[in-house]
Amino acid sequence: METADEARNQGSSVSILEKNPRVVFVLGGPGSGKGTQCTNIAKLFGYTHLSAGDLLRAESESDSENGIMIKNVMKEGKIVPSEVTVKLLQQAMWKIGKDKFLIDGFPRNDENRAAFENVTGIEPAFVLYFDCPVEEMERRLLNRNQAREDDKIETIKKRFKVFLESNPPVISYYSEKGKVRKIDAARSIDQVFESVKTIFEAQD
Ligand SMILES: Nc1ncnc2c1ncn2[C@@H]1O[C@H](COP(=O)(O)OP(=O)(O)OP(=O)(O)O)[C@@H](O)[C@H]1O
Ligand SMILES: Nc1ccn([C@H]2C[C@H](O)[C@@H](COP(=O)(O)O)O2)c(=O)n1
Ligand SMILES: [Mg+2]
Repeated sequence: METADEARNQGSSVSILEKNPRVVFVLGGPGSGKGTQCTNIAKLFGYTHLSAGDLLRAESESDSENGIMIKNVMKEGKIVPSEVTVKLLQQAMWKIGKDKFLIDGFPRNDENRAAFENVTGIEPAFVLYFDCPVEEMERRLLNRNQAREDDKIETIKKRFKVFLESNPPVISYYSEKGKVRKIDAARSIDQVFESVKTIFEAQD
């Protein structure tokens, strides 16, 4: 995986990152409402919404050499190696060429976080963290009806376990930097969005 400096020297496709885009990481457990809220934030505040999970799903359906690996990792509720995910995010940011991104479902663990920083040199402006009890997230996922392979109860349980193990180090890291904006996500979609708006109005 090339670093930002190596990429610059090779005139590589990451040149958009030299513009130092504003990045907000959007975290929270499976079903906490990240995607739902990102759609609203993108509309109201002019951000481009990039979901790491959606990029990985699209890649797994393509002819990519990583397709089968990604499908297997997702089925097991595990986390795809960072180099794959960071490359997809980097490519998407370059192709879209905008300067304000919501990155949904990333970084999932400390390895994701370090790889993104190392490769892009980008620090998030802040981290939005949707805090929601597991029981509520499970109810939402079981009712989601988007035919997602990983919304089966066996995989949901595995995703919760991975989330509970991998998310705390990421939140601790950004908390120490004063960058975490934690939101009670167990409320209605509209109530959660009211809190989200307050945060973006104060930050933008
Ligand atoms: N505050 C809420 N109250 C009730 N239902 C919600 C709320 N937010 C989202 N939902 C519903 O819960 C389901 C999961 O929401 P969403 O897809 O936004 O979660 P997510 O955090 O992106 O999950 P994943 O990590 O699995 O992608 C959807 O069906 C959505 O309509
Ligand atoms: N940084 C990421 C984000 C997602 N994945 C994989 C594993 C997840 O269970 C799946 C779905 O993501 P979601 O749509 O729920 O955000 O995608 C990953 O490996 N690394
Ligand atoms: Mg989502």
